[in-house]
Amino acid sequence: MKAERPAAAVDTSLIEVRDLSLWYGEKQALDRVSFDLYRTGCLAFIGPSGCGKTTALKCLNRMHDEVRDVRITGSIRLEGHDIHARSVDPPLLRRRFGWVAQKPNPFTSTIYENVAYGARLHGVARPGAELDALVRHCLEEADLWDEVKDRLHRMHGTELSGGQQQRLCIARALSTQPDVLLMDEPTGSIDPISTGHVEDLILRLKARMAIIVVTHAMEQAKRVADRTAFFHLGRLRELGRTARVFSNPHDPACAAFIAGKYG
Ligand SMILES: Nc1ncnc2c1ncn2[C@@H]1O[C@H](COP(=O)(O)OP(=O)(O)OP(=O)(O)O)[C@@H](O)[C@H]1O
Repeated sequence: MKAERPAAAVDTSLIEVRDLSLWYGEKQALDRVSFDLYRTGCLAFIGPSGCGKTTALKCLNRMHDEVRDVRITGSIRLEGHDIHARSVDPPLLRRRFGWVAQKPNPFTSTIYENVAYGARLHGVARPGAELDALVRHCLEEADLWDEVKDRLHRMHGTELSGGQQQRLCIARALSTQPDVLLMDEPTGSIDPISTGHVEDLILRLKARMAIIVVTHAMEQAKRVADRTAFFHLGRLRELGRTARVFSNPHDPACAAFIAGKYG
């Protein structure tokens, strides 16, 4: 795979993934994957079902730690430090990542508590005015504040509409003030209007943080991602600026996938 530099010279790497391989028992799911994640901007992971996109995403915040029979080789460096080093505290590492799943999964607690919980747990804000301000800020960033500000303490997150729930989950993901937002098909189970809302959020947030979005929607990758990575059978076969990957893919499997020849 040919490396390709980003357009903006100011981009610097926050994370460097090198020769990352992963096995679930006997089954190899990632095969020598390498890529850089810059401090800002959006990187899309595309590729056919089962090619390793979610697995690669989960490696970054060590979500496989608790999964039995998982073996990982290669390296992942965050600001130059090996995330698997003994000195790394996994909960502290995970705080630097926000996770947004395909299906909105708010806690069965109030809207306020959904956002406040992680911030309180990690000591990001002191209970009281500081926490209130953080909750408001996160809900504003997720473009949900105006819709919920009058019922923060009396409505459960699970009572919101699907699209609102997903924005609540984004607010929750932002509450620990992460450097990276990991989004695993974040619009895969919400309606088109809510999808537009979430895409607008990605466009806004990526100006100040790194975002990886796993998506099956090619048009979505084109709309939100600065760079796109194509996975196939556990290998990262192509990575480059989104416009170039879609207009002039170098890898034959990537070209066939984008042309809709398989999926
Ligand atoms: N916990 C697990 N145990 C065993 N095999 C797994 C596990 N999770 C994923 N796999 C397998 O690893 C491979 C990669 O899966 P992964 O979910 O990363 O792919 P994906 O590209 O995200 O797929 P999709 O687009 O369908 O979500 C698949 O063959 C999958 O069946």
